[in-house]
Amino acid sequence: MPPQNDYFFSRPMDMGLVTDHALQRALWERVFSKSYLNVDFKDSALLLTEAPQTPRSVTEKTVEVLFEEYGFSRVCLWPAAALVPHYYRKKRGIGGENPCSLVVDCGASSCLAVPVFENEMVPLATRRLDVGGDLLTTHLTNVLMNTQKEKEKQNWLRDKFLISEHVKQSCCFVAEDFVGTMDLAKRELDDARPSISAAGALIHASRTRRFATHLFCEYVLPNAEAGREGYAYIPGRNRQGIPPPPGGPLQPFPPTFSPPSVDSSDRKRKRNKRGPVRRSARERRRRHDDDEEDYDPDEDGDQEEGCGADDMGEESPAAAAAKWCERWPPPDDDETHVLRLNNERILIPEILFRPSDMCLSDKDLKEYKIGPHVQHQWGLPETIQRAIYASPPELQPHLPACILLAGGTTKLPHFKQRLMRDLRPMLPQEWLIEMHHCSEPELCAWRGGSVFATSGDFYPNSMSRREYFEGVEEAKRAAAGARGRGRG
Ligand SMILES: Nc1ncnc2c1ncn2[C@@H]1O[C@H](COP(=O)(O)OP(=O)(O)OP(=O)(O)O)[C@@H](O)[C@H]1O
Repeated sequence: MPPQNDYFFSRPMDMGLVTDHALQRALWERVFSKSYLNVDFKDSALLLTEAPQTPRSVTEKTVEVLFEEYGFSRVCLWPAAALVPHYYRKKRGIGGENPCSLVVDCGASSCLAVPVFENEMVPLATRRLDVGGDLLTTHLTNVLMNTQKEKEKQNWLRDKFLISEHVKQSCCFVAEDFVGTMDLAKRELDDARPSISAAGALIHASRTRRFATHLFCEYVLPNAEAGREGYAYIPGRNRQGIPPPPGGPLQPFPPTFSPPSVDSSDRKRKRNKRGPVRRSARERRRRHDDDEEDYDPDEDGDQEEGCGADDMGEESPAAAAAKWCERWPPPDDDETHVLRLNNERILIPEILFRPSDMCLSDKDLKEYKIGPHVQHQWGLPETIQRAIYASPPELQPHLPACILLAGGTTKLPHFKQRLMRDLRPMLPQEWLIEMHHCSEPELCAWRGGSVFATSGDFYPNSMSRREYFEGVEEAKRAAAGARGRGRG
């Protein structure tokens, strides 16, 4: 869905718990309806995910609605994180003989570190960081509202969560070395200073400086009249007539991205060197079938192939470049339609690693709908470390050997590398750390669920309609007996 300015959305859940029952019910009605899944409730079993340590009363209420209002024949409520190993282990053959895995699920509302032993969560060892993709997006919106001085741009961003989501997904990335990257950006700015004073004019100076850092990028806001989506744009390259990164502006791109060569002979030479079997980054993303190799979002920067003839048929690179430029033209001089980002690109994802760096006022906390504790939490690497040390000692060394990443927020480029870099010194040197990622981490739990639902484990862990109603009758009889005894 293009992030046009009139769309809005809301979620029925927060932190994995249903907060808007009416909306949740409306969603179920639609999904189960004839026009979607056309569910025959009497003959259907349902696997529904829930957050770890969901209060019992919430689970019971959900089961009641599913049996009494919809009439499913069988229902199983299972934590989403416990489904992730089913996908990685059974479909991807990851983990080998090691019965332990540590699922790191970074979604919209939070990040969870969940130790799993033989496909079951280790009780009481789950740790949660109350920072998720939604908080990053809200914070990005706020930061941009402050950095983009023009009133018109601020109006654009206000209440347009989807646009900020898109800005985050197309421009932000995790810095592998945060301090080093910030230092470099500062040095680049300092180096640009002499040319600024030479240029004289203030406006020219500020522009020159903006382009000076390798972090600088522009986001062209969507244009409903022209029917154009918003897109990220790296100036300098595009101003030389070089098109945006492969896969279009929807793909995040790291700053190491290098422009494609327009010399076709050079391109052919490079392609031959790499060999014909290597697939393009775009094609790899499209292929999310079972034998898919470990996905690394940083490969999105594989400019040479992604923008090459693989994607463009037999077109010449120059023609392909022209096509890209036509679809995602360089921003014109109309500054009101361009957001300018600099170190925000790394500052926002950095919150996952150092929530305490986010300086929020009481007003911000209210607006973000979060408590003050969020700023005083440990970062994601410490959250993982604490989950490991909260597990039984005999499992601890085996958990980091199979860390499984899930959830859309892990798609931020360089996420895996940074997590690895931070986690390594926190655990004993002799412990092996292996992290696995896939191309669509937001679908891991769903895919694991499809494996689980068709396995022999599903039936023993689910409840049938008959069992439910027998339980209800028994509870009623027990309650009536207790009342009778009370009167007697
Ligand atoms: N390419 C991307 N780069 C950065 N963030 C992304 C990307 N794609 C998706 N996200 C973020 O991932 C989040 C959604 O992930 P996911 O679908 O796993 O969450 P969820 O399961 O709905 O949430 P929760 O786990 O809190 O219930 C959103 O915040 C979204 O902005």
